[in-house]
Amino acid sequence: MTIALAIGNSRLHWGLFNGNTLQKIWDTKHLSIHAVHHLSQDEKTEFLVRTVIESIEKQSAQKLISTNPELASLRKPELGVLPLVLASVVPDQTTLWQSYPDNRIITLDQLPIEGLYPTLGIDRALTLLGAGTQLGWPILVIDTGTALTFTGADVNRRLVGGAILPGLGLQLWSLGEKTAGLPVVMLPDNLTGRWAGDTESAIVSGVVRGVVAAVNDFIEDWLGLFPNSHIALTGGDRTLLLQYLASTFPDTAARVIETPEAIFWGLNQFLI
Ligand SMILES: Nc1ncnc2c1ncn2[C@@H]1O[C@H](COP(=O)(O)OP(=O)(O)O)[C@@H](O)[C@H]1O
Ligand SMILES: CC(C)(COP(=O)(O)O)[C@@H](O)C(=O)NCCC(=O)O
Ligand SMILES: [K+]
Repeated sequence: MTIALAIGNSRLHWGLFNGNTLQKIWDTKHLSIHAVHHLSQDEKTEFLVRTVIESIEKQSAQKLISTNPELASLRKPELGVLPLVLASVVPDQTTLWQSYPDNRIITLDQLPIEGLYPTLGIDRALTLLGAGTQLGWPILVIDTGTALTFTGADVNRRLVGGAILPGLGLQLWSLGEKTAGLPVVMLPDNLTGRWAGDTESAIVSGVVRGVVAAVNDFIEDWLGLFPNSHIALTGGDRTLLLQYLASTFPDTAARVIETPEAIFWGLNQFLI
């Protein structure tokens, strides 16, 4: 078995593989760099190994462990640790995980995609590879994480390009944080009216309709270039975004496939 860890700017994304079969995915909070910086190398290693085991055990532990005897024996140190495949866009978290004993860190140069530029996020490249491998090429990936990204590749697995804007959560948070008069509002399940009559609804209308219009515009343009392309949607806000898109641009939404596992489909090619 192998544990895969994708570190985004908001959260840790975990995937547990048995052979090449992805058994489960889940998310947890970042580890506090502050809480571990005083630890010795050995203590750090032990802390990370324990973090992995506890993270797995919290995920419907009984079922996972009873169907995977290998996991039940993980706590016995002589049996070694679960190999970890890591992809991170957060350098201090990457540094911390280097203390994990059996780790493999995935970098852009290892990916079989043409035309990658050196500062491209490894998460964007891996979701592109994963979605393209699973759904077919050409492919457009939309990732609704901390940032909202568009990343597209053609039938030759060559990066065409993409775009980056603040994600829904970040837009709402920054409005609340950087103004005196605006609260931080939560995303509603359903999109409210465009011409809002109160502050909270006005923020939701502006942010959500702005993002939805941008997403629709990028998809329309992409389909003009690659009419038969698949369109994959991933990231923490994917389900809400797809609901909003469906209520405003139903034809566009019908083209979109929710792929929460996309980054792990990409990491599947790098298991230890
Ligand atoms: N339990 C949760 N904790 C934090 N964010 C969440 C949670 N559930 C959904 N989200 C949404 O996920 C978004 C972050 O997406 P995510 O894919 O986790 O980001 P990243 O890959 O950048 O770490 C936030 O904007 C937030 O709205
Ligand atoms: C764009 C990102 C911040 C997205 O990160 P995320 O929202 O998934 O945490 C990350 O992919 C990144 O740091 N990219 C480097 C710049 C680029 O991709 O061009
Ligand atoms: K992400």
